[in-house]
Amino acid sequence: MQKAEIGIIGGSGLYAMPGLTNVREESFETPFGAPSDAFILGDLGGRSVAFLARHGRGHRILPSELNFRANIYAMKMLGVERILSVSAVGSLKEEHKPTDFVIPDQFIDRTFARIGTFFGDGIVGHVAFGDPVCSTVRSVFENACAEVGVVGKNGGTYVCMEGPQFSTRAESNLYRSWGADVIGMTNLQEAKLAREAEICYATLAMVTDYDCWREGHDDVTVDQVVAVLHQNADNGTKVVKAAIAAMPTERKCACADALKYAILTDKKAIPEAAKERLGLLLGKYL
Ligand SMILES: CSC[C@H]1O[C@H](OP(=O)(O)O)[C@H](O)[C@@H]1O
Ligand SMILES: Nc1ncnc2[nH]cnc12
Repeated sequence: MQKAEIGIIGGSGLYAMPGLTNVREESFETPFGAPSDAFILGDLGGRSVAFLARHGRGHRILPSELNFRANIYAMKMLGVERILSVSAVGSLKEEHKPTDFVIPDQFIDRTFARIGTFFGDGIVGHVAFGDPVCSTVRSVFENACAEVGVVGKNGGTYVCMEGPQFSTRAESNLYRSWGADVIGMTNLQEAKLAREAEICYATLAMVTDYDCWREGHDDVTVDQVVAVLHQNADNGTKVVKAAIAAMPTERKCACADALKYAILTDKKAIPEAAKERLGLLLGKYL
């Protein structure tokens, strides 16, 4: 299998990564099933990268239908150490305007129909998640936004909702009362699974709308989101490229050892099937 150092997950509006050289396509299965699409491997800014269209090329997969485990495990199989996620989000604060970028550092979970762990079926593990986003990758994104000349705010809380319908006004106002910054449908399970896979993860959240809370403004529609995304695709791509070129080669963050104290199950009690399924994650600890 081909290897890649940095993974990119492209969300709504980002189904390819322009500028890749030495491009190859890889399709493969994981112990958790098939990823959203083939991976597009190549070189960018002098680094080897693997691009995955989160919803598949042609946008065919609902947020609730995403096989998050397969997507993140596949990144691990490719040797990816850092994932740069790009996502469309609604703004929950006046100050986050459509076309701004936010780099969230916290999540609130409003999902209820998803699998968000590699553990289970005979093996129990609990990773720390107080700081769910890699601070190194966040800073790299922040600096890349400055370099490209776009607003990129480092920090903020991302509400992850189930969807696919957008929020009711009561929900949107509730999240605002909690002080949350942006809302989307995809990032939390990716962050959880990346942490369990000891992969650094951060999101460049592209604000596309004001959801439905803002008086005197139309409620969010897909048309609106897509129109802003088209405007933003260029900037998003430039930021990702700048971030990749500036990414430190060595990892000094805690993400790389997230499983060190996480596994509770007695080694002797872990079923062979679990060892096989999670070999790539657990190998160094068993
Ligand atoms: C197209 S609006 C709703 C859709 O957009 C976001 O997707 P992604 O995070 O993959 O960019 C949001 O999470 C919803 O899935
Ligand atoms: N308002 C919104 N709610 C949920 N996901 C979104 N993605 C883009 N805008 C969104």
